[in-house]
Amino acid sequence: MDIVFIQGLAIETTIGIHDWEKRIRRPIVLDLEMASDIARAAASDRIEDALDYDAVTRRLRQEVSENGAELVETLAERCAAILREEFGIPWVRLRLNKPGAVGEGVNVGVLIERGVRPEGSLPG
Ligand SMILES: Nc1nc2c(c(=O)[nH]1)N=C([C@H](O)[C@@H](O)CO)CN2
Repeated sequence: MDIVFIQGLAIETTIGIHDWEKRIRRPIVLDLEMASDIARAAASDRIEDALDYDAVTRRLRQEVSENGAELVETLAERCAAILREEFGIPWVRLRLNKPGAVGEGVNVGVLIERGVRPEGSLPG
């Protein structure tokens, strides 16, 4: 299987455990690797046969901007579940970064994998 990726998807939301964090909006940044058989889309050259990264981006922007959380873990799990349940993606690696949360220029967050890597997946 192959990978469709989305890197650096910044979405404003309400994220944090402290009261002051619940009163502001700030960006989280998503990096996604999604298992997809790109051969079919390449053969047909039709978006209907592809994992449409525009559609994925629109859906995650809607979810994250409308529904915040206290923990980055909560948002990450929600996004991974949407990818698997609504887009039928068998395997996803998702990094959710909350930039600046512990200091200027420092990245913190979670990196999760969900689902089963299909046969013949890329290494790593
Ligand atoms: N594992 C986590 N640790 C922390 C989180 C989190 O979401 N997951 N959040 C915070 C605070 O909201 C911090 O980002 C701001 O002070 C601390 N630890």
